[in-house]
Amino acid sequence: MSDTVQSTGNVSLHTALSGRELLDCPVLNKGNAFDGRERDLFGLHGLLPARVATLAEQVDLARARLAALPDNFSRHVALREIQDRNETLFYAIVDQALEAWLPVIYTPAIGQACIRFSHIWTRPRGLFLSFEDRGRIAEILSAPQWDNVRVIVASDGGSILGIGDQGANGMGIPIGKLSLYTACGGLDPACALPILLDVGTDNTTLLEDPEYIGWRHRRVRGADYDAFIAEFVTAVHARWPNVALHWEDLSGADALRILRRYRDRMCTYNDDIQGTAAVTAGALLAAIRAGGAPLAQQRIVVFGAGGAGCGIADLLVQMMVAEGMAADEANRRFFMVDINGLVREGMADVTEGQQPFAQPADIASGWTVADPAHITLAEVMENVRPTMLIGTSGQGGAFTRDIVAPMAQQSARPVIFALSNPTANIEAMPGDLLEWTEGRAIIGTGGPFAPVSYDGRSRPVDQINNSYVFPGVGLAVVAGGITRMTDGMLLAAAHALAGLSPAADSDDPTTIPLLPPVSELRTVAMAVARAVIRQGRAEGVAPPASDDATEAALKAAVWTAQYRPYEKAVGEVSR
Ligand SMILES: O=C([O-])CC(=O)C(=O)O
Ligand SMILES: [Mg+2]
Repeated sequence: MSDTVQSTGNVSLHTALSGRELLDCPVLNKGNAFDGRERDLFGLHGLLPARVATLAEQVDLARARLAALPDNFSRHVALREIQDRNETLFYAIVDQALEAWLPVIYTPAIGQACIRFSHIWTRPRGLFLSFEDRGRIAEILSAPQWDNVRVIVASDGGSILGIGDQGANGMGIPIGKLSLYTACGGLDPACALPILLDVGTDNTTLLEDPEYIGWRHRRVRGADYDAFIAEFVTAVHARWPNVALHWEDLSGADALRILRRYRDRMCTYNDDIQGTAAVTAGALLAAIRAGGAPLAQQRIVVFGAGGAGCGIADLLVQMMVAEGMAADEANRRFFMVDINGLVREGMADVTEGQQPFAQPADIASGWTVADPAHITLAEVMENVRPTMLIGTSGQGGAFTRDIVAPMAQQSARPVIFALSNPTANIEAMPGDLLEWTEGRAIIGTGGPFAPVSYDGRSRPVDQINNSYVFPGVGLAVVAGGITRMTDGMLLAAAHALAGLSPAADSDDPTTIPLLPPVSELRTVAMAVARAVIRQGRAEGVAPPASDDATEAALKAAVWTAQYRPYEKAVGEVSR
């Protein structure tokens, strides 16, 4: 399918496939929308019913069927089946109502889809690379059908959303994230490759499930794990030197180690660490414009000091430093709370990512605490009185009234971002957070929530989700030739996002969202891509180009869900 890459716009598309093979190729299949000319050309007569349908008719029919299903999990399964059959139709459906379909193809329905993935899996999509494939990863990647890959999302299923180790069932996430690269960032689906690195699982429910699709083995760790990852990364880089390799939902320590090891060698990026950080930074900038404390006055408690929590703190520190604060002073503004309580110097088990934010050992000498060896979130909240509270813990209900209420006594507009997904894992429900802060908190969540009513007024709940960042990053890689993802580029993405905030110019920011609506994610991806490419050029990690040329490249890179006319491929083709 080397020719599908040139498929954007209305130009015809050349393919060597015909008959059943063409119908079985989801990026090319049009179902009963192949017209008479194409049915002649590709030997489709007899395989399809007589009437030629339009894409619009197919969309209407599919939407009616989806509407009749009982819940979003069933709709997720049905939509994935459509995607595996006909990608153009899948994206045409999603395009019609992005805001309505995102919670179905992605968070939160995707959480259930991962838990039940072994039971809903029907057709191959992407690659499962198991630990037992070591020694032949390069050979597997060499298949001609992967010639055009530009963006890979890879996971080892180690820490899926807030629901932990899902082993090979975690494949739902690379598939879902890549669907968003296309739905929000216009990535040609022929260039997307989801990969599940199956290194086993420690999830006993899965190990005992006779239907489990993965490698039935305890999770491989340590040097063997690192060697497997090294073989994979080396093979990816050799096969596609310009690919974007996006890591997703690895467990915290693996995530940071892998990112640090490879980020200066190729264009690789960890969405939980860097995507979450960039969207949080963008939303914080917007919250400051909406009445939150200025950056220089922020004191920030992060509950859940894994990859995402530390990534957020890292990027916010860089933002503070860029605004003139000394790095040490900026680090001290963060209070990281984890299973061992407040992270302090000298504690055992302080991770590499937490190290810069460890508070002095004697920070609590003047506080009243029950156990000086384990300072709880409640004690930190009571004594620090932060301006901002961020939840990346995966612990549903961890933010109680007692934890949150002291913030409102200190700040006019406390900022609370409860980012854990899916819904059952959120640290507090948005309505409760508003209630406990007398309606003054600026609230964000990781997944979608309907507006909540407080004091007779409807208040939007912002979704501070990575989907505001990574689709634009992918677009930047494809259109701008980015070769590395630097922190400067992530900060540029955050500023671009804040620049689109509806709260910026509002007289009453309490009822205005911080971020643009999900329905505008395509515009957001464009703005993020533009900013990332511009910053990449300034840092020498994207080739020089005029702004006009970049704009033209961005427009040309965007794939849209429409049927192109097909012609028979002549000459050398890969399939
Ligand atoms: O996928 C999402 O909605 C956000 C995310 O990366 C995670 O929770 O791991
Ligand atoms: Mg994730």
